[in-house]
Amino acid sequence: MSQGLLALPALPVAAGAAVYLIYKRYEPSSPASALFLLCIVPAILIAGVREHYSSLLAASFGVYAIFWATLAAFIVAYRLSPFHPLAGYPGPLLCRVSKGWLAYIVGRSGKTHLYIRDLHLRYGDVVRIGPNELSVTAREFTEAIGPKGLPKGPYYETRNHKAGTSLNAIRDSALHAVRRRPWARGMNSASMKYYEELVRETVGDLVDGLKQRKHQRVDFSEWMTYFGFDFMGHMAFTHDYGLLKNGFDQDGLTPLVELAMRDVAWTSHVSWAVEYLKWVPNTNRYWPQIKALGVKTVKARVARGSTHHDLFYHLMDEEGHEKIKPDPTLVAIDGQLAIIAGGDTTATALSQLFYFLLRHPEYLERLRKEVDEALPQGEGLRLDISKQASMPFLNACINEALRLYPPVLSSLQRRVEPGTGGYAIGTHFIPEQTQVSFHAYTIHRDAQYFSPLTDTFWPDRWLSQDAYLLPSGDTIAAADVVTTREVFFPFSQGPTVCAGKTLALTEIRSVTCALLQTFDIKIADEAAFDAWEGVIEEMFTTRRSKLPVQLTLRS
Ligand code: HEM
Repeated sequence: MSQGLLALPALPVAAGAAVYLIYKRYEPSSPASALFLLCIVPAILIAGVREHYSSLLAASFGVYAIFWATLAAFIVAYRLSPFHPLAGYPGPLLCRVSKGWLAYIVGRSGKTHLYIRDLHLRYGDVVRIGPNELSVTAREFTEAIGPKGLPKGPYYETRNHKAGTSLNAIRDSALHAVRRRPWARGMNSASMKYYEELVRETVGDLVDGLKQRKHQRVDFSEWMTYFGFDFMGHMAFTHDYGLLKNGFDQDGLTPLVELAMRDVAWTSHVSWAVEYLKWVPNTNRYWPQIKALGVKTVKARVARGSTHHDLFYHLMDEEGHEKIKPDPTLVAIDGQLAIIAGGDTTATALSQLFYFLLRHPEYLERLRKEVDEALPQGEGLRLDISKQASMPFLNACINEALRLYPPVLSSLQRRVEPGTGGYAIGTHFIPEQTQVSFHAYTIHRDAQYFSPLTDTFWPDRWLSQDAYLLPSGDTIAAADVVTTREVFFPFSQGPTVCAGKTLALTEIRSVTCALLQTFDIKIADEAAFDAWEGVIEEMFTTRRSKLPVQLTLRS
């Protein structure tokens, strides 16, 4: 074989290897660097080997195929090799090769929560779910999402906007602390007083809407969505989406949120790809529409003004606490975050709670008894919010629904940043550039943290008692009941804990009490209830199906 023929594969192989090393060392992610390294470099090589091929087309095909195959082979070989820093952690082959596999699972079925749980059952407390990502259920890891924990990982990059980053997507901890300040004021106890009024009013709208549909079949899940979004509209922007009053979603807000969340869910696993997806027709198109809606709502709020101290008032710092005035575009982004983060999650929590209560009428009756005793009927709806917060069985039922189906089912991702020297935790040392993720669905269903009846709706586990009556009729001692509150995080934990946690719990308690005071609720379609859990999809938030019920007024 002549020297020239030897050069034929050697050149693109060497170039592929060199480009691989550049990616590994410097992680360039811009489209310009990709264009240069992946397209222009091999194009230059074509000139060197052209004479050995019958045509320019054949030379181009040969060089690109060898170059990219070499690059791919190096990537895969290293990720699977014993030299990879995460080689000691178990995990399925496809996960170790590419994060694209999880993106595929989300996009295809939305069953990430089930998949991750299954992996932990097979492999243990720490599982490699991506080339550079570990999913953890080991208790010591909760420190990583605590106050001195790790910053957020690239999973959140998809929520960046051209104009800036939403609070939830800020990865820099110092910047996050600054942006969180107006939220803290917007959620303090003085602000909460006003929101509590709004909760009462919106609960009133919900009850009125449902009263008009008594004896009809209604989709409980859909009405909870109406409640969630209507409340957030009032609370964030003094804006009325009118879902409860109209009894339908005339602006198509809820399907738009669902489609946008689906886009976000799968792309978050391959966030580097978002830059490129812009050029692929029919992908990632709903998120920009959501952004536009946020901007429109803010513009309307500015034009309208408001005498109320809604969330917008605090985010815009209308009281003048900050030296630098907030950027209205960022406020629009955060307002839109609040609508989704607060509307959809609360609706999911309420739907799950009533799903379980209706499936377990014994708990429904027990809860109704507690509600009736604590909040006697007589003067219309008595929504005593402070009393609700101390109703033990109500709060036990809410916790139990949030445990089994946290509305954010998966993927709280953190990262050990380059230059930090790694992160030592318990018996583990996590190398730099590793993502660590927490999947609430999996952790909440780990028998070492919640037992007995780990997969069963059993609210009693949240009550403090000397002995516990099991649904089977047996009694067990308190020492045999494990309820590990430290790993219960439906609202996340630490500095990026849900900004609306207290408000969300207020909403959930108030809706529950009001509905139980007003209605007898019955399952209207057993088959839909049977299918409910199987249809749940993880889309960062939860995609739900229908929950048909029939309501009659209590005598
Ligand atoms: C049951 C209802 C809710 C649940 C289960 C829930 C859950 C969560 C979770 C798990 C996070 C962390 C997400 C992450 O780090 O990726 C979060 C963040 C957030 N939530 Fe909620 N949420 C609920 C209701 C609300 C409400 C009513 C609001 C608004 C008033 C709200 C506003 C936010 C905001 C602004 C963040 C971002 C916080 C930050 O990054 O600093 N949430 N929520």
